[in-house]
Amino acid sequence: MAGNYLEFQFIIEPVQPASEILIAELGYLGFESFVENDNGITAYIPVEEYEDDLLANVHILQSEEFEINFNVNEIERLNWNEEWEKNFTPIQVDEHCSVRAPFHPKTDVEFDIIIEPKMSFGTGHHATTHMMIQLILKNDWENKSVLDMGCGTGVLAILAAMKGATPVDAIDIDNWCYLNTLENISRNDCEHINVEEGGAELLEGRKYDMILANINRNILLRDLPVYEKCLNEQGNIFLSGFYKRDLPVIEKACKDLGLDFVENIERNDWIAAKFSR
Ligand SMILES: C[S@@+](CC[C@H](N)C(=O)[O-])C[C@H]1O[C@@H](n2cnc3c(N)ncnc32)[C@H](O)[C@@H]1O
Repeated sequence: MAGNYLEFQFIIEPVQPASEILIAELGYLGFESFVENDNGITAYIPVEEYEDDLLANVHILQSEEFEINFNVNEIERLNWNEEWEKNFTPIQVDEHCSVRAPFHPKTDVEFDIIIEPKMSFGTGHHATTHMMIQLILKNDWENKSVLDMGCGTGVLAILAAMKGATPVDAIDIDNWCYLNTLENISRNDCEHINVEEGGAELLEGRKYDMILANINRNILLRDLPVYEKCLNEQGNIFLSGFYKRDLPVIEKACKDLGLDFVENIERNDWIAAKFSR
């Protein structure tokens, strides 16, 4: 059943702050999506990424301060889409950009992005996507070459392209995201974005003015040296997918590679940060 997800329903007592800690720990271990509810959280991980003793590394499950129980089901990706269609509301980021589904009415903003995420990450609902959109809105992309690494739905690449970036490469390691980005670039008339499936191994010899990477702490720390090699002089790199407490380690990794911290945004304890050469 490759391609399916495991859906973990965690019942947590008391719900906060344990939910937040649990989401952070599961995020490090490769869980991809989280839905918070009154009783706890539901968390999703691809079946192929789950190993039997994975939850043994989740410290909060061993904590005596909280009572946490869970049950797990295997689900098909398509069920997620139905859930998403039921629950998805358009997102407005600042006054210039909205992210909506094809079935929502057109919005009257400068950048009206249409996304059908299915199982891919990147609707603008998550703090990290929201902040990356804010950083893109604040910067000049006209005629800049751009890499969107870990493109998910392609939302960041699409916005950069709408703001004049060219050429734009959007890369994701996940086949579903690759296919979903192809669909979304077509929906937004951004077919000139080049979409590829893979990871840092694809980047050998490439050069970009701007790099966007909203992935997670560990992958960023591992792949930053590869991204840095791809950055043109005076280029900028925008990173997210990590918590506020990890900003110092990300900042140090960038500094060691000759990248200076420019600014960061914070939302719900997550960070999006800009670095430049
Ligand atoms: C947090 S999502 C971000 C999606 C989108 N860019 C956004 O901002 O909403 C991270 C994405 O990175 C992809 N990913 C994970 N590891 C990766 C890697 N080593 N190289 C490229 N993409 C990766 C995942 O499949 C996922 O789509």
